Amino acid sequence: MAWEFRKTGPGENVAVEAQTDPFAAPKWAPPVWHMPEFLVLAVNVVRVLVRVAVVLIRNIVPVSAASALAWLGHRFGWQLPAALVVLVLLAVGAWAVIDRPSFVRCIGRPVRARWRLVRVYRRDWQPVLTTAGLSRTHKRREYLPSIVRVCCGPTCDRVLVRMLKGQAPDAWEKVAPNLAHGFGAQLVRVRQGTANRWYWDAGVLRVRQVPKPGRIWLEFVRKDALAVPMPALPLLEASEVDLRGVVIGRQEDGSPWRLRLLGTHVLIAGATGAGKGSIIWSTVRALLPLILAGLVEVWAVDPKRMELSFGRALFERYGRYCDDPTGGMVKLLEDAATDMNERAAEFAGVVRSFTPSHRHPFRVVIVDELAFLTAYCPERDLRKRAEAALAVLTSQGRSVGYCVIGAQQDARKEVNNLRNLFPDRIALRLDESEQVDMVLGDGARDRGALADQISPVPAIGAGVGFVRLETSPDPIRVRAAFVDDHDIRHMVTLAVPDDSTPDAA
Ligand SMILES: Nc1ncnc2c1ncn2[C@@H]1O[C@H](COP(=O)(O)OP(=O)(O)OP(=O)(O)O)[C@@H](O)[C@H]1O
Repeated sequence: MAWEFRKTGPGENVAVEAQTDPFAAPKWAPPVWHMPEFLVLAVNVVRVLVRVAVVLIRNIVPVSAASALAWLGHRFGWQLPAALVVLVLLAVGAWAVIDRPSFVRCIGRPVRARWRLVRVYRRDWQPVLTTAGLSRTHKRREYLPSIVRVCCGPTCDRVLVRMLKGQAPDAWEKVAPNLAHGFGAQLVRVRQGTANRWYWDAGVLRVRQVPKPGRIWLEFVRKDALAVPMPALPLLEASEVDLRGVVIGRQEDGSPWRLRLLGTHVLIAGATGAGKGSIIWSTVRALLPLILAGLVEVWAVDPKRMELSFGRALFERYGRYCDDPTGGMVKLLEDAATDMNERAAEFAGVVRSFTPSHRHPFRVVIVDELAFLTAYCPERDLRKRAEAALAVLTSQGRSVGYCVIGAQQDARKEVNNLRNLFPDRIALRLDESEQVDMVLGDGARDRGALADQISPVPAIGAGVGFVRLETSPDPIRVRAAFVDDHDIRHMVTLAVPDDSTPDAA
């Protein structure tokens, strides 16, 4: 066997002397050093030993268990380790039956993560990344980003990746579809990478995730966690409702979707049939206990006379309702703005953070179709007045207990130039991809907010959308609970038992 060591860099070649033809052009080839065989052998032995040690350390638990069983079998015969294995399996089975959530958390998910690391991600890593253009070759050597960790959730895998030096997350965002196809996922989202930071808190060792440059999380969505509609959420006690986050649906990871109302305004954008109504009604439902307690009022502006008219009796009893296109709706907004100014004058220098009370209830102004008031209304004067009132409410109302929830079908600027006055925005199904960034802010679509790809089939996609939370630039996929006509009637009957309108029957 010939052992040789070649230098292969450009400029390191040498002329090959052995030429039979004296007139032939000189031939160039890499210089070759012949190495002693024992040295090559020693290097390879050390390499193998290091690899074996790494594998043993990485799999320390199964390796230790297998070694202990082997030693017991050798010392006392095979019956003892066999009995131990059966006992452990029985104990694990009992754990799985008795406390499934903790079993899934401690055993199921880590085992599944390990399995998917080996069978899916490590196996296909090199070919998929090379095809997607995420590896680099330098001096004939291929450099690949490496997998740090894999975590499995119920519907998606998260893979923590150490990028190549000089790579940035947007290089991965651009090839997200390639990665999804390559690893058999429905879609891939790229998130800021994190690292664990351990710290002492009152004598307890805690861990928190801190952003880590050079790393990214790849979220491989295996199946749509929000594909099944969610029924209306149960009504809570008034003391359980938190205006800093009322629960109106669920997030993709299965946790509750909390919509902040206190100290903000919310814009809901979605094409027709996208499910704006379910967000509005889930919010009203979540607020109902506080509405009945007199601590929250809903003022409803209903240009379409469809969605909110179901709850007319409720709004009229505990707040206000208007669907008058000839000026009534604008008057309602102006009244809200006037009251808000009076509150601001009363609170000035006295109240710093708003707490709802019977005298000053938290007021939620819901406008079902903003564009009707700001763009489509035929009377210019009314449009201007509506815009002015909305601008006052959204720019100054947050700190004095006002929250405007506006819904609109069209996200374009010409239709609603007050968009930026709504700090919290929800993008439901949108007709065009450009509208996603208009609603959620620049780069939201690249970061995975594919609102234009939400299914138009109501059972699958209605009420599904993307939100951006204050704490992170990454959009979160959510679905609102579906409050159907029956639920609305039930809410109205609860709130207005003596109501005799046909809807309340
Ligand atoms: N969260 C949801 N889960 C399941 N289905 C829903 C949900 N929200 C709405 N739907 C279904 O989608 C249909 C359309 O919803 P909705 O009327 O709320 O849409 P919209 O965005 O308000 O439309 P438009 O702008 O035309 O009024 C509803 O009739 C209902 O069947």
